[in-house]
Amino acid sequence: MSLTVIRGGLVITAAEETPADVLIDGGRVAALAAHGSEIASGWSGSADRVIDATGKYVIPGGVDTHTHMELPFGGTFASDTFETGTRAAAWGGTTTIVDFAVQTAGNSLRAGLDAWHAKADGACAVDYAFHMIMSDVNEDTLKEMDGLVDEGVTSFKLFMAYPGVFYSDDGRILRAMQRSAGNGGLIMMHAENGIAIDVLVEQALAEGRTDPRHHGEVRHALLEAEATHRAIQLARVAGAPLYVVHVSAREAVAELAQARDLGLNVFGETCPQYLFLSADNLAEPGFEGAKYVCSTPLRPREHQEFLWRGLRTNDLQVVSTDHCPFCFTGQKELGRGDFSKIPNGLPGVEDRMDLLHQAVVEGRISRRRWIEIACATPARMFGLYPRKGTIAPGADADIVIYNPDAGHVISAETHHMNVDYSAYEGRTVTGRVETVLSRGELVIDDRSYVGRAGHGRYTPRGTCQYLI
Ligand SMILES: NC(=O)NCCC(=O)O
Ligand SMILES: [Zn+2]
Ligand SMILES: [Zn+2]
Repeated sequence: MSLTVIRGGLVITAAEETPADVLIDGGRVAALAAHGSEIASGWSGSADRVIDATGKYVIPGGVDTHTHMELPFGGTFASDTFETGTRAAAWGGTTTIVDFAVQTAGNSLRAGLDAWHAKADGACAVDYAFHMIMSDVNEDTLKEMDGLVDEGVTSFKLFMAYPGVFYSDDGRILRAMQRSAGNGGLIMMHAENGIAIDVLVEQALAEGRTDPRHHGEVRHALLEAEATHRAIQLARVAGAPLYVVHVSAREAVAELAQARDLGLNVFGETCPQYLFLSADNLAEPGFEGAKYVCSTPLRPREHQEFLWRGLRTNDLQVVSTDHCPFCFTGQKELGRGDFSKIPNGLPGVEDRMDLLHQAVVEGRISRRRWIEIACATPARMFGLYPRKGTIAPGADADIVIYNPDAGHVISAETHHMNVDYSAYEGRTVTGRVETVLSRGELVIDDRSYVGRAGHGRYTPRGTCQYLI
C-alpha cells in the first residue's frame, strides 16, 4: 500500500478547521497530525508521495447528491455521460455523485436500476451511487423498494409534477411514503403542483406566450409551496421522513421551516442556480432564456435571500446541483416557439464547490458551513458518512486541495462538462480546485487531469443518518 502525505494545509471539515498534515494509507485517511509535529515529520520521510498544500485548504471531496447523467427527457438525453460528467465533477472538486436511476412506467425498478448500472459501470472517474426515480407506484414496485433499500439504493424520488411522465398522485405518494416508513428509505420529492401547472401552460401557449420566460411564470411559486405543504402533510400521515429537492421559492422554504419548527424529519435541498441566477436570466433576449429552463424554475431575484437564510438557519441542509445539461444547439432549441418543449435542466456539477466558496468569500456562509452543505450533510443524508464527506481516520481519502486565492472566470470555453454553454458564463469566482484525490489516487494533479474512466466505484449506501 502506498503512503501519501498532504503537508502544510488548513484541513476544513464541517466540524473544525485544523492546520494539519494528512496521512493517506492506500485509499483511506490514516491519521492527521499538527504541522511540524514529530509525528508529521516522520511521515514525510517514509511517504511515497508528498503533496505540498501550504497556503491551501484541504477539504473533503464534494458530495453531489443530485445529478442526471444521460437522463432521457423531453425527447432527448442529458448531454453528459457518466464518463464526461464524473470527469467534470472531479475538475470541480466533487468526488462522489448520487445519480437518479429511472423506472419507466410499466417496467420494474430493477430494470431501471440495471439500466443505470450499465451506463455507469466502467465509465466513472469518481465514485457514484444511485437514487431511484419511481414513475409507477404499484404493488410490485412497493415490494421492490424493500429489496433496493437492503442493497444500498435507499432513496426514492417521486414527482408531483410532469403529469403523464413521472407524476404520481397523492394516493401513490402516500403509499410509497408508508412503505419507506417501514423500510428506512427516504422519499425525495419534486414538489410542484403539476396538474395546475399544465393548465397554466396550456393557457399561456393558447395566448401566444411561448417564450422561455413564461416557463417561470406558469410554474408559480405558490404551486411549489402548495405541493411542498401537501408533501409534508402526507409524510406526517405516513410517519415517514421527507427530503424536498431543488427548492427555489421563498414560500416553499417557509413551509419547510414551519415543519422543522415542529421537529419533523423534513429536509430541503437547494441548488446553485437558485442562489446565483434568477428569472432575469429566463427573460434574456431572443431564445437565450432557454439556457436557464429548469424545474422548479428560476425565481425573481428576491427569493435568493430566503434561500441563503434557509441555508444559514439549517431549514435547508444540502446544496446539490441537479446537474442535467442540455446543449443550447439542437437540444434547448427543441422548444423554440413553445417553452414547454424546452428540455428541463441546467449544467453545474463542475461549478458547485467554487460557487459556494464564493459565498464564503462574500460572507454569506462560513467555511465550515460550505463543507457541511456540500460534503458532510449530503453524505449523512444519504447514508455515505463518514466514508464520504469528511477527512478523518478511516474515511475514504477523497480529498481536494483548494486554493482559496486563485481567481478564475467560469466559461464554457474552459469547463469540462459536455455542454455548449455555461449558466454562469463570465462570472469571476475566487478560489480554485488544484488537486483531487479519490480513494487516495490522484484524479486532478495540479490542474491536470490524470484520472481514468473506471476508477470510480459504485458505492452502495446506508439509510439516512440525519434523522432527528
Ligand atoms: N430539474 C430539472 O429541470 N431537470 C431534471 C429533472 C428534475 O430534477 O426534475
Ligand atoms: Zn425534479
Ligand atoms: Zn433533478
